[in-house]
Amino acid sequence: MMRNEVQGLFQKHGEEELEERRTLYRWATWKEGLPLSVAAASEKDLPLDVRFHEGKKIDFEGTLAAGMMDIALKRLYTLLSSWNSLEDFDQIFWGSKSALAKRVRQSWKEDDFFGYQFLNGVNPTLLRRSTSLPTRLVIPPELEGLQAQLERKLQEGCLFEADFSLLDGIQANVIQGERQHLAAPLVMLKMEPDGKLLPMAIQLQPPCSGSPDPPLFLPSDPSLTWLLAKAWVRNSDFQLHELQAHLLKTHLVAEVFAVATMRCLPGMHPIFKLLIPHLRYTLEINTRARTKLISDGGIFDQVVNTGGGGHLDVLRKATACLTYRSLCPPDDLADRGLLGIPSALYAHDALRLWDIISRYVQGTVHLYYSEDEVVQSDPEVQAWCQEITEIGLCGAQERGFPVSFQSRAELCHFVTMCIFTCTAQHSGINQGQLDWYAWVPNAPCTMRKPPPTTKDVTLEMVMATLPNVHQACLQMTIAWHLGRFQPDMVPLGHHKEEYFSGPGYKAVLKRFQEDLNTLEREIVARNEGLDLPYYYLQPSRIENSITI
Ligand SMILES: CC/C=C\C/C=C\C/C=C\C/C=C\C/C=C\CCCC(=O)O
Ligand SMILES: [Fe+2]
Repeated sequence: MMRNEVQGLFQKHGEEELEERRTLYRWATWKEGLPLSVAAASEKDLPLDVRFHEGKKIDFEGTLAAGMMDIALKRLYTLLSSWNSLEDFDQIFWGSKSALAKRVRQSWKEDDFFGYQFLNGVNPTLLRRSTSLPTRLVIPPELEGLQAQLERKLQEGCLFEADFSLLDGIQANVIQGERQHLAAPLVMLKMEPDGKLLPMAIQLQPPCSGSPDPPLFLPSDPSLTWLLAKAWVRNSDFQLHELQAHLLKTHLVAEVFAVATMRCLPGMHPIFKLLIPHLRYTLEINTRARTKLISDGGIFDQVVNTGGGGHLDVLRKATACLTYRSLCPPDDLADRGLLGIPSALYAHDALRLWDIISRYVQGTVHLYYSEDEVVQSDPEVQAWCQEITEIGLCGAQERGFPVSFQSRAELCHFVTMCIFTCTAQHSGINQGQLDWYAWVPNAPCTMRKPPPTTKDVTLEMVMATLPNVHQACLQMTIAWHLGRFQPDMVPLGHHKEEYFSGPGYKAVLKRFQEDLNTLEREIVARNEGLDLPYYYLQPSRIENSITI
């Protein structure tokens, strides 16, 4: 056959393949205002190609069943004893847990430990360096000293903030007839010369016209008052971590990449071959999340204070402000003022991984696209881009996502973002659940009393606010289920399937694996010298796709 006859055959094959895939992988609106998802009422509706393999399914369902047994035992055990001091959480703090989780139990009350979590904990995505004093921060006249201190830190460039305003106005859950409560805190922090981040003040609610100004809680307050204020912040962080940073910004956007890839790119397309290993199991885990976790009567409704519909409103608000820049660490960290901070370990490792992935993507893309013009005239990759931004992400071009690629560089940047999100970012956000969520007072899944409005706080109030035994047990079980090491995990860049032929790609992949090994050694060596190791972005621990 002549060369263009062969090409014609390939093209026809590709078109038929896509026609079939478009019937197998259809878009659905699960809830208005969220990114679109794959059409499937349960995992059983998914094409076999993307289902969990038997081993993964047995492990997933088996550990959940084992977790439920633990909960039953813990509840039985605590029936016989009291539940009125913080140490009583020890009664359920048994079973599988990590060394760092034990350290959290020891150190959770310390201010530097509280501050550390904004840089290198389970949710390193919220902290920003302040560029002015936040407008919502109302400082009462008697705290002039604090005002001056904040202004001095601001001038020195070492004032930081964590603002949970997204939670303002969200309806709290009602669990078994009992109303739960939510706050929308603002935390102001300062960075010490040794890199420690210390809280200076906490405002639990934004000011509201017609009401007295909300109090500012301070490290100098009575210790239980300050502890309760910090617990409220940790509860708010739990919400934004799980809903915005975890579900939306990794799981749900990865699903959009997966569905668009199946619908727009034929199997012989180089971008299909490059991405497909990073999309394994994502459709099934997300379908399970929609039927068991954020569903009517799911885990959020059962034990989380945003459950009962508020969690969907948080997801909606977060979707409405999701930007392309926020998914790309070089931009995101620059926007948040977090570049060049030696104690910002997530930031450091995320940038290294971005570079490594970016080099791998560029190496591969340049094998198939000899110049920008080839990208511009590839209708499949252009349709893929448009499908992600306009359809899957529901018109995200307003928030900086591209609707077409004009150059190889634009294509590489976007594909790097896809792979980074499905691998490094998810690992950074997911694994910490095991360490930081097992000691429940460090990150309470719900709050059963309203936030304090005065500084009179008793131990009874603290215990009546924190999760009850059942809620705490379920949090521990789910955190372990989702955060533990996955037995069938494939590390980043180590999939066995070979999609590409030819020596060009082999060399690029080898270089990728070498770069990852180098980073692995750097992180291991760094961690040896640290009081608290940061290992969520250690390449050997990063999964090749979102599978949990
Ligand atoms: C302590 C953790 C509590 C809630 C976790 C919150 C958000 C996790 C976000 C994404 C996890 C994605 C998928 C998990 C899917 C199913 C888990 C539900 C377990 C079950 O089948 O009963
Ligand atoms: Fe996850």
